[in-house]
Amino acid sequence: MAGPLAWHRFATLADASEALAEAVAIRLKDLLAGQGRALLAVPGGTTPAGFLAALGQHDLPWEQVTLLPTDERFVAADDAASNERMIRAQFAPLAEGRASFLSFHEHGSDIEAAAAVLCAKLAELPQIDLLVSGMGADGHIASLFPGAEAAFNAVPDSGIVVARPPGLPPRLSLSPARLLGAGWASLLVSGTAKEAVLKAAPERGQQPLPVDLLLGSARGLDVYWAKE
Ligand SMILES: O=C1O[C@H](COP(=O)(O)O)[C@@H](O)[C@H](O)[C@H]1O
Repeated sequence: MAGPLAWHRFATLADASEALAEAVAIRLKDLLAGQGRALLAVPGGTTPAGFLAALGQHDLPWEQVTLLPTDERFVAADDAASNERMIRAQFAPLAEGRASFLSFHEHGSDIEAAAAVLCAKLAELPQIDLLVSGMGADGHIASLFPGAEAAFNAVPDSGIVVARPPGLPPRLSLSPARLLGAGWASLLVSGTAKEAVLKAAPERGQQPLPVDLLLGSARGLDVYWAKE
């Protein structure tokens, strides 16, 4: 059964980003007080830049926090398309070397081999504590794209999915099981088109989109939505 779905609605992406950064910082503070470390997954793409910048301004013992991307494009680390490149540019504690980062880059030039290396690294880590996901207008989350369900629902789950979206560089994505295993999950999106994708979930029936995994998560979901 799906857990509680909470909508937090804002006029601007800047407002939504500030509010989400505050919510994540509060949760990080509690986690660090209780377990001394925390694992935070953050999205790539264009939407999270303000959120990452705002989160980095919070006064926290960042050396106890490890970040990882929800997904990565299989490109060079300094490529303009790299999610890690964007995250490092926006999130000050990383640029300053205060927080740790699990990179999806530099695991060789063969994507399947790189996925195997990452799976092994993930297997050594605890479950993700906090997940901030993004979503594309087509309903993809991380790099789990509509139509590729056979690849990302593989059994047994290895934690990493290799995605080959048509016309785009291949990607490495956290698997549905990894994403849904997070202790707390949130989704940061803006615009009425993405809002419509979310609102239409109950009508999708037998043809769900990847984002429906989050919407139906037993642990619930906090949606941070901005009108523009
Ligand atoms: O390709 C990706 O797309 C989604 C959404 O990106 P946005 O630019 O529309 O915000 C993102 O969440 C994912 O991490 C990224 O690799």
